[in-house]
Amino acid sequence: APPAGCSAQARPCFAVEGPGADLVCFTLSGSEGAGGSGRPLPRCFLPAPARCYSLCVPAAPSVPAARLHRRLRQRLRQGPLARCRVLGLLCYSAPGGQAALEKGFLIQDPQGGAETERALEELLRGQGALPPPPPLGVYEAGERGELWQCLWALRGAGGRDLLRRARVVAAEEPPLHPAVPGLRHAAVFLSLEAARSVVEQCTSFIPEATAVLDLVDKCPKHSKKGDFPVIVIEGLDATGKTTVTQSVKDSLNALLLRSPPACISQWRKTFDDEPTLIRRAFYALGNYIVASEIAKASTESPVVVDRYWHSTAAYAIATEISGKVQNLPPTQHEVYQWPEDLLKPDLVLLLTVSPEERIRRLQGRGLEKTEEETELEANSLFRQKVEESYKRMENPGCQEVDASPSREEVLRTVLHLIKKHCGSL
Ligand SMILES: Nc1ncnc2c1ncn2[C@@H]1O[C@H](COP(=O)(O)OP(=O)(O)O)[C@@H](O)[C@H]1O
Ligand SMILES: Nc1ccn([C@H]2C[C@H](O)[C@@H](COP(=O)(O)OP(=O)(O)O)O2)c(=O)n1
Repeated sequence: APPAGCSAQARPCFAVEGPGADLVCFTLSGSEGAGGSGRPLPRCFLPAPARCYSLCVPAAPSVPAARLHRRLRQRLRQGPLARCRVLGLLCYSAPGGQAALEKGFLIQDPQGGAETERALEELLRGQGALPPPPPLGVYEAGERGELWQCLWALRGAGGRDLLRRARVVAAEEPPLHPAVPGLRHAAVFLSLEAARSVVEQCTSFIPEATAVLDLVDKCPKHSKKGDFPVIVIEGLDATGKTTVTQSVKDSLNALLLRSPPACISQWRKTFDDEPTLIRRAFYALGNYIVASEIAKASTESPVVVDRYWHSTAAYAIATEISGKVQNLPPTQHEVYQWPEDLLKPDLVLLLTVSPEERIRRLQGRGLEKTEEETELEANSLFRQKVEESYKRMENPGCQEVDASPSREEVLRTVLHLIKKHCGSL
C-alpha cells in the first residue's frame, strides 16, 4: 500500500526540468502503476515530514564507479541511515538530452530531520576524491505543493555549493528500459577482450584476478571444436541440470564439463561479492577457459557441459534489467547473440520446470541457499526474466525441454533430442 497521503496511481518515473537539468529518473523498484498525463508525482516522494535524497554515480562501465556504487549501497544500510528506505534509481537523459546514464539510490527518510542529511554528507565526504563523490540530491516541496530537486556538491573541508535547483515532474515511462543500451558494456561481454579488460583493472585489489587472467592467457585463442558432439544443458537452479548431465555422461560415455570450470571455481565467492561489472566479467572469462577444455575433449569423446554462455548472459541481463519481463531488451537484441570468438556447442537444451516443482526440488535437496537462489524464490519476476532471456538467445538458441517428468523420462527426451541433432553416437 502507498504511504498515507501518496497516490497509488503514481508511476515510478519522474523528470527534473530546467536548464541544464535534462535528467529523467526512473526508480528501479515497484515499476507497476498506470496513469495518463497530469499524473501525480510518484509515490516514492513521501510527504513531509518525510524527506527524500538521491545519490547517483556514472553508470559507464568503470570499475571505480561500480565499486563506489556498491560501497554507497552498503553504507546506506548503516548508522542513522539504516532507518531510511533505499530504492534503486536510474537517471538517464530525456529525449534529446546529453547526460549519460547514472545509477544510484533514492533515499526516503520517513521522519525527516537534519540527522539523515548530515549522515549523507559525511558518507559522501568519506569516499575520497577518486572517483569524485557524487552530488547530493535533496528534494523539497515548494509553496504550491510542487517538488524541487536541489543538487549539492560537497566541499571536502565542509560546506556545500548548490549546483542547480530544478522542478521535479512526473514523466512517461520510457519505451526502452534505460539500462538496455549500456548492457553490453556493463554486464554482457561479447568478446574475450571486453571481459578481460574489466578483470585486468581489478588486479590491484583482487589478487585472484591475476590468477584468472593467467589461466585465460594460457588457453589457445579461438579454440575449435573436435568431431564429437558438444551438448550444453542450461536452466535455472534445481531444474535438474546436474542430474541430466550426469546421466547423459554415463549413457554416451561423454566427458562432463561445467562453467565456471573447476580451475577457477575456488575464486567464485570472491567475484560473487563484487559489483555486477566485475562478477559478470569473471563468469564470461570462465566460459573461454571451458571452451578450450571443450575443444580438447571433443576430439576424443562426446562432451556434455553443465551451464555455458547462455547462463552467463541470461543471469546478467535479468539482474540488470529491473521490473517486469517486458523491460527486457527486445528479441534479436545484440545481448542475445553468441560471442563471435567463443566456441559454439552443437546443441543447447534448456530445462524448464514449473515454479512450484522447482521450489519442491530446491527444498528436497536441502542445501544451503545462495543469496541468488533466495532472491529467485522471493522474486518470481527475476526467475521469469532469466528464463525468458534464455529463450531469446540466438545462434545457437536454446531448445526447451520440459523437465517436470521423472528423471528417466527426462533423460529419454534429452537423449532423443541429442540423437536427432547430433546423429548416431
Ligand atoms: N526429473 C526429476 N524429478 C524429480 N526430481 C528431480 C528430477 N531431476 C532432478 N531432481 C531432483 O531435484 C533436485 C535438483 O536437481 P539438480 O540436478 O541438482 O538441479 P540443478 O543442477 O539444475 O541445480 C535434486 O534433488 C534432484 O535429485
Ligand atoms: N556459465 C555460468 C555459470 C553460472 N553463472 C552464474 C549465473 C548465476 O549468477 C549463478 C548460478 O550458478 P549456481 O551456482 O546457482 O548454479 P548451479 O548450482 O550450477 O545450478 O552463476 C554464470 O554467469 N555463467
